[in-house]
Amino acid sequence: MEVGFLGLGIMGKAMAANLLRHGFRVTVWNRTLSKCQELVALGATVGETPAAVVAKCRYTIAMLSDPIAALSVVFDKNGVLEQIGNGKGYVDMSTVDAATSSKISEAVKQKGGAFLEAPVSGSKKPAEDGQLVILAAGDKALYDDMVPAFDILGKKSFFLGEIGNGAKMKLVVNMIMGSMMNALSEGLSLADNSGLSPQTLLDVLDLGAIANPMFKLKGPSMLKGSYNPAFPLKHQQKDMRLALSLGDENAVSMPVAAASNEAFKKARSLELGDLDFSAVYEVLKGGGSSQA
Ligand SMILES: NC(=O)C1=CN([C@@H]2O[C@H](COP(=O)(O)OP(=O)(O)OC[C@H]3O[C@@H](n4cnc5c(N)ncnc54)[C@H](OP(=O)(O)O)[C@@H]3O)[C@@H](O)[C@H]2O)C=CC1
Ligand SMILES: O=CCCC(=O)O
Repeated sequence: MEVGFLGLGIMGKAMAANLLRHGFRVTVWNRTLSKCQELVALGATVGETPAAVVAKCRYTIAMLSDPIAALSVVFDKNGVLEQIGNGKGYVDMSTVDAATSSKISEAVKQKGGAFLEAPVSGSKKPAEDGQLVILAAGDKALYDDMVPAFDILGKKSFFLGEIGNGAKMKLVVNMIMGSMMNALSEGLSLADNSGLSPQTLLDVLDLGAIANPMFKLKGPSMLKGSYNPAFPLKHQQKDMRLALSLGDENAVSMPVAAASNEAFKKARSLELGDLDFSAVYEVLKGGGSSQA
C-alpha cells in the first residue's frame, strides 16, 4: 500500500517510520522540510508540498499540531485541496476540535474526495510500537480502506460514526488525562510538603485501585524533574482548551478541567510548553500555581 504522510513531529515521525518498517511505500512532507531526511533514510520519498503528496498518493495521512496547522495544510496555497478529488482519501489523525474537522471534511467532499478524522490515544512509545488507539469517524468506506494501515499503527481502532465524534472522543479522553496529571502533581506536592516520601506515594498508588500506566510511567521522571517531551505540554493545554469549549457548547460544567487548564496555561507562561505535559508538576510543586 502507498500512503502520503504530512507532519513529522514526535508522533508523525514515529508513525511514518512504522509504516515504512512494515513495507508501506510512504511519501512524506513536513513544514520544516529538512525533517524529512530521517524518513528518507528509512526508505521514504519526499513530496515538496502537501498538494504534491496528495497528487502522488491515493491515501494521505496528516499528523499536525493543532487546528491552525490542520487547516493551513488543507486550505493554503499548495495545500491538500488543490489535488484531492475522486478516488482519493484524506485522513487527519491530529487532535483538533469537531468544527475544524467538519470544515476540512466538507471541503474535501466538495472536491469529490473522502475524509476520515482519526485522532489517537497513546504517545511517542505506543506510536513507535504500533500500539495506538485510533478514534476514527467520517467516511466508512475510507475507514475500511485504511484498516491495513491502522492495524500497523494501532492496537485497536474504533469507528465512531459521523464526523466530529472522533475529535470529541479524543478531547474527552485528554481532558480526563490532563486532570489526572494535575491530581497526581498535587498529590506528589502534598506528600512532599507534608513530610512524606513522594516515591512511597507512587508505590502506594501503584498497588491500589487508581494504579494506571500514566502514573507509573510519568511519576518517577517527574520526581527527577525530567520532562523530555513525549506529549508536549502546549498540546495538552490546547486539548484542555478545546475540551472546555466542547463543554461550553453543551452546557457541561467542568470545574476540575478548568482548574487543570489554568495550571497548564501557567506552565506555558513559564515557557514549559515544549516540555512533556508532566512538567505541570513544576507549577504545582511549590504548593499552588500562584507560588510558581
Ligand atoms: N505527542 C503525543 O504524545 C501525542 C500527540 N497527539 C496529537 O498529535 C498531533 C501531533 O503531535 P506531536 O507530533 O506530538 O507534535 P509536534 O509538535 O512534535 O509536531 C507538530 C507537527 O505539526 C507541524 N506543524 C505545526 N504547525 C504547522 C503549520 N502551521 N503548518 C504546517 N505544519 C505545522 C510541525 O511541523 P514543523 O516540524 O515544521 O514544526 C510538526 O510536523 C497534535 O495534534 C497532538 O495533540 C496525539 C496523541 C499523542
Ligand atoms: O494526546 C496525547 C495522548 C497521550 C497519551 O495518550 O498517552
